[in-house]
Amino acid sequence: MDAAALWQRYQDWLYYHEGLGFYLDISRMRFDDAFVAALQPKFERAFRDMAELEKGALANPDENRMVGHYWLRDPDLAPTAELKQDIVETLGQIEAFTQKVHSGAIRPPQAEKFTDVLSIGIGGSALGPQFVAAALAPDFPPLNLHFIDNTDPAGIDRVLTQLQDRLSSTLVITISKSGGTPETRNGMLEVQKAYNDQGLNFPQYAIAITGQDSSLDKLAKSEEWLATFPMHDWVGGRTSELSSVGLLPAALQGIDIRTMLEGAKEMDAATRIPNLKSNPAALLALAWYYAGNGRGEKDMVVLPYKDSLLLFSRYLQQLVMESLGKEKDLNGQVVHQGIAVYGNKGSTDQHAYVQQLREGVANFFVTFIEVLRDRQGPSVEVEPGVTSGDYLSGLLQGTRRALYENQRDSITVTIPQVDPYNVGALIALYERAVGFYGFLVNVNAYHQPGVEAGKKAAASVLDLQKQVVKALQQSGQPLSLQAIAEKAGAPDQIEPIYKIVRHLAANQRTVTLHGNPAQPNQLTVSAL
Ligand SMILES: O=P(O)(O)OC[C@H]1O[C@H](O)[C@H](O)[C@@H](O)[C@@H]1O
Repeated sequence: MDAAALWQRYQDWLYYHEGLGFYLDISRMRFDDAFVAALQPKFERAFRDMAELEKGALANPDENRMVGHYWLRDPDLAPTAELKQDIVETLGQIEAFTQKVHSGAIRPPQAEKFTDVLSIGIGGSALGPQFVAAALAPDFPPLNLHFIDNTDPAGIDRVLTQLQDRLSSTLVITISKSGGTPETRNGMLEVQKAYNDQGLNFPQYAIAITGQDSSLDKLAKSEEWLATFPMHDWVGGRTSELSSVGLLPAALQGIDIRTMLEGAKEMDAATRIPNLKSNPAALLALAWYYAGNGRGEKDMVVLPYKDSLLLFSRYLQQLVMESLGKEKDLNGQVVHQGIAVYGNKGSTDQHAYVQQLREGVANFFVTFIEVLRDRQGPSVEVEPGVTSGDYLSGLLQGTRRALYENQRDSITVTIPQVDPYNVGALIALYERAVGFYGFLVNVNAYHQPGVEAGKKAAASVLDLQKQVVKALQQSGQPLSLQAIAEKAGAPDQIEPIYKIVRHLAANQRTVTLHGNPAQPNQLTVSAL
């Protein structure tokens, strides 16, 4: 295609939303009209399915749940008056609580005000708050936000060491929809111990965001924690950023959450329009479908050209991959669906992996996220007539063009600036695009059965560890791995047992290993 034809294609496919100042350009995806026409019936169905979902259909059939994250930003759409009231009241509670924390009306026993917030959660209970904090927190927020999002002891130590002098003014938010995620529980128990070690009464610093009657909810209530906020059954973890999960941490950092919700509401309205060319989420889903042949054959590389959007790709990784990465479709057929997502930020990536994108294996499509406003205030000139922002903009254009010239497709999402309104809109855009794509490829985008298998396997390793330690203690003498396996009643589990004892030995716990590590089968193990 020559420059004039490309320019025409750009104009033909450009989507612009006036209220949001938002542009979507899918002109550099090489689909043709026949492809669009062939997908039209699937889109008609997807528009209908999406409308049903918003009305409260059980869109998550195997978990028997409604999917209602859209109602959070437009409570009038909630299917019952009760749900609407619940949404409105929760938002009011978040704002009232935040205001009291900021004013010092709610304060720690030994300080005038809370200075820091420590958020403990994982997956959907961490990624949204992390993304939004990086994107929107003011330079000097009223409370500084920290995260524990893993069961890595060294990671936990790092956060607690950094906070040790301010623990007495740190508010701890434990976030878990299920209230039973082990990593989150571990983080909470470790933090609780740190408070106890400093003679601080943990419940006076602790908040829970969790599902009603979950074990976390019960714990928080029985120990009389400072507050609990609900996480509704009809909000999935990966679509929970605009529920209390994301709104409370954001509000505490001084981020304007009402405006975030407004931006999402505006994008929801735009993505509700049952017409492909007038609907940016449908256009995104079309582009994804084209790129990967409706089978995720190409990876989605997300490149925001703005430092504050660095964590967007990590946030999208869960939203897209956990929603779409499914073994079976809704008819029970094995389909192994999904789209892999990765990314970092431009132009930084240009000095890292863009070499491969331009010349190497062509197994991806790029999504450029462009932000029109460079910065607040004027820019210096780094060359006559040229600013740093001009460079950033030029590098984006140049990379887009260079990729296209090498038959690498790209989408460009353009927002006017990074602010609560536009971040809310971006979140809503991708939530809806994932929903559409899920309907197009006929998968349940709202469950995650595959995650459970890994959790069960981890639990069985911990059970085995208990048996191993018991066998060693009872024996009183060094044992071979095989002997341990037999005594532990797990003769076919020698490799997992080897890994368990090696880990215990490395941490000077319970066991010592004797022999040559290069020949694991010859090792003997004794109880310490
Ligand atoms: O919020 P929680 O119940 O603790 O869940 C945290 C995460 O756990 C699992 O891994 C799920 O697959 C995720 O979707 C979820 O976001």
